[in-house]
Amino acid sequence: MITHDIQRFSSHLAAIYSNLAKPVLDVILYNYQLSQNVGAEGLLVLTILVQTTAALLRRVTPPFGAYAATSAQLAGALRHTHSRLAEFAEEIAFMGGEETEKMLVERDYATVVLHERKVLRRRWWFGCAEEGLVKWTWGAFGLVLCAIPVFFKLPGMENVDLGGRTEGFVTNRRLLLSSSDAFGRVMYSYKDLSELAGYTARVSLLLDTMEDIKKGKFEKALVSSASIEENAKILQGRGEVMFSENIEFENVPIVTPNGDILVRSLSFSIKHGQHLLIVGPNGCGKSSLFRILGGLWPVYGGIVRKPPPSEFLLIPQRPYLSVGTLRDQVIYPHNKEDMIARGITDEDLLRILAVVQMDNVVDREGGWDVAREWRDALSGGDKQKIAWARLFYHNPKYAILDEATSLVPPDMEGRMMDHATKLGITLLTVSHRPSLWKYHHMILHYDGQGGYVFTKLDAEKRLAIQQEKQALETKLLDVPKWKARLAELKAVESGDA
Ligand SMILES: Nc1ncnc2c1ncn2[C@@H]1O[C@H](COP(=O)(O)OP(=O)(O)OP(=O)(O)O)[C@@H](O)[C@H]1O
Repeated sequence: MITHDIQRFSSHLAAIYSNLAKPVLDVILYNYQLSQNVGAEGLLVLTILVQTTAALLRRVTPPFGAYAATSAQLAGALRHTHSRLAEFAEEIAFMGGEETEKMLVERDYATVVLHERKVLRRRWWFGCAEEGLVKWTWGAFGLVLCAIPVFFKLPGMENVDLGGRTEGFVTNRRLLLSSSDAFGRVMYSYKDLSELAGYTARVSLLLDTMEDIKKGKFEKALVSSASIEENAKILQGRGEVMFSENIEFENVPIVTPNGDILVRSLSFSIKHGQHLLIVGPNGCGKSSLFRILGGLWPVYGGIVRKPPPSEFLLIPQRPYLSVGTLRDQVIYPHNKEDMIARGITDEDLLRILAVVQMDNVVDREGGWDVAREWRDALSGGDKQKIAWARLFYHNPKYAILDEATSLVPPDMEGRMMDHATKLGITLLTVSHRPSLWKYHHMILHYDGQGGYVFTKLDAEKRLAIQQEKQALETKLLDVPKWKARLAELKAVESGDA
């Protein structure tokens, strides 16, 4: 929207010259010229000349239609890159992919700019030729031809007074037409001016907001819960963030950007090597905890001790796949040079892909250097496996797994979890799958009402409890049937009596 507004503002501003200044000048010049009365003899010669030169001009006209199609295609690709950036902004920010994304956007932008420059250069030369021909050459010819009877006595032109009058009539008529056309354009430009005022207001609001952000003054439209006195107090506060090997939250509120308080005060700590499982109902703030860990959301109170964001890697349910080659997907946000600098080869990458049973994808897709829209080329499960391969490539201290195995089969899930723990990656997992419990030492259980329980996770005990609970729930489903049957039996019994 912002880019669209700026584009419309710029094009309207640029059109001001042709819509306003030029017609005004034309009106003045034509009106002046009208008073001069120049001749228009040799109209036929002029027509032939106009037709011939117009045909010539058409032959040398660059293919502007094809240029426009290419422009639209390139601009569409740039918009697409922007929209995927907006869609996956959180994942990209988490993985520190800003530089890679900037490079991709700049590459698409540079392609658009180069093409537009080429078109504009050709348009400029063509415009000069066209204007020169139409306005000045044809105009000059007209004047020269009109001047002939003034200097030479042409056969059949005895009545100089009549010729002079005809000349005056034709010229006056053309000048009058041009003058009225220019005046009309001045009138139309009023509409453009008011539209420009609207776009100027939008762009100026944007500039003011950016200036406010630079100064750290940022007011956000908060939801109703933010106006409650206690919530407002939390929102005004600021917590501390300290770097540490382990992760520790001390009385930290979890607050959404809208000002909704999901958890009033969260305290827990895990050491590097202690795997944490996070569970709770939808929308209770499980992923929001990761946003605070990744530095995407501010800390409104308490103390957060955590490693720097570079030591985390996030695998969301829908992993982000960038624009680029197959290799780029595995090493994102690194590029090939970074990979070589780390001493990793394509063979190493193949071994990593073999862990997630995706090594066949290299041959299937035509090699490491094949670039595709991987979002469409890979299935949901394959995307998750690629994201896990990315985790094994980067081998960070902490992995944030947000429903990261929801689309892969259980045996693959086990393989991936085993490999991650073998590499010494500490897992922070959000998942509803009981099969993942056994990989974790601690559990953070949100109740969905702003409360939580943080405790050791005894997977076996928890599994046994869950199985007993499920068995009881199944039995309870049969209770109405048993009750109905009992009532039937009682009725039969009383009938017999
Ligand atoms: N960028 C945001 N701006 C405003 N509110 C947000 C934003 N991101 C999340 N929220 C809100 O914060 C709340 C918690 O979101 P979160 O993603 O942490 O839920 P969750 O516990 O992970 O749920 P789920 O299990 O469905 O993924 C939700 O009500 C959501 O609407």
